[in-house]
Amino acid sequence: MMACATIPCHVRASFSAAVPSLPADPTSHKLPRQRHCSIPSSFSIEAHDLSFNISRHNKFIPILKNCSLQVSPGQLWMLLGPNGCGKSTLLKILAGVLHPSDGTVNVNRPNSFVFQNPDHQVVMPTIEADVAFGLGKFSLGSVEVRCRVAKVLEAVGMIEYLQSPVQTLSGGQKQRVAIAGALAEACKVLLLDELTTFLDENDQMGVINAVKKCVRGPEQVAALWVTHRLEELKYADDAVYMEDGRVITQGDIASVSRFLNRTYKFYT
Ligand SMILES: Nc1ncnc2c1ncn2[C@@H]1O[C@H](COP(=O)(O)OP(=O)(O)OP(=O)(O)O)[C@@H](O)[C@H]1O
Repeated sequence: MMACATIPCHVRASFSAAVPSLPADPTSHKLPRQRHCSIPSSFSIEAHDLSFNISRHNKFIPILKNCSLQVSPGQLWMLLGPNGCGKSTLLKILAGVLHPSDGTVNVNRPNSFVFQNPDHQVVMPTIEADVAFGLGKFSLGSVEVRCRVAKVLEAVGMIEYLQSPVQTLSGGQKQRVAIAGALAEACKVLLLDELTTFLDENDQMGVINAVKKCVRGPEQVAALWVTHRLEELKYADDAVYMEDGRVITQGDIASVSRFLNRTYKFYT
């Protein structure tokens, strides 16, 4: 693996977990123009002019400023930027966990959010039980559940661990189980927050390959992956780079890499 260049820099979900909502902007006297819209789109992930504001000590603080992006089905995008620039906030808005102050969001459902720390999302005693857990809300027979669990564990290269206790897995293996849980629910969009930060090279590649397989597969899953590891850029189709709540540049990997190398020589 290349040296880990870092930009100075987190449930499996059908995201029902308690992520604290930021307080609404008290200085705003108008309702948000639109939050999640349901207009059919050829994009799996679409955001236009998203803004997100909070108030701290009665002070208005813009966190996201007019952010736009569009990710097609079957594409993997990386989302980069320095610590605190708003990547996770953007991801949470796309997941529907936070509501934008302004702008429009259209993200195909079901979508799933996978956190940085797999211990927060892989919670059942065995791999099989964990992946089956999310299927409890559907009226599926036991054969169908077993079938789906096996299929998605195969897809993420974890089928041989079906009966393994969760505590015997590495961090990257747990991440792959979390992704399998999302896939079992037939998710169309994966929102991935710094999946590989704490992983060694082997686990990192396992997770990258699992995500690539999802987006390249017949289901045409779209993935938006927050990362600080520039060497992961090469596995993506496109990338977005943010700073201070704004999208600074976006496009194919070659052009975003050129931009980063030119503008931020210390990343290379
Ligand atoms: N619950 C919250 N309450 C108040 N401010 C918050 C909250 N969550 C995030 N922020 C602020 O919003 C800004 C963007 O945070 P965010 O976590 O989206 O950045 P990030 O780019 O994901 O950072 P990192 O790379 O460090 O994870 C930061 O200034 C942060 O302090």
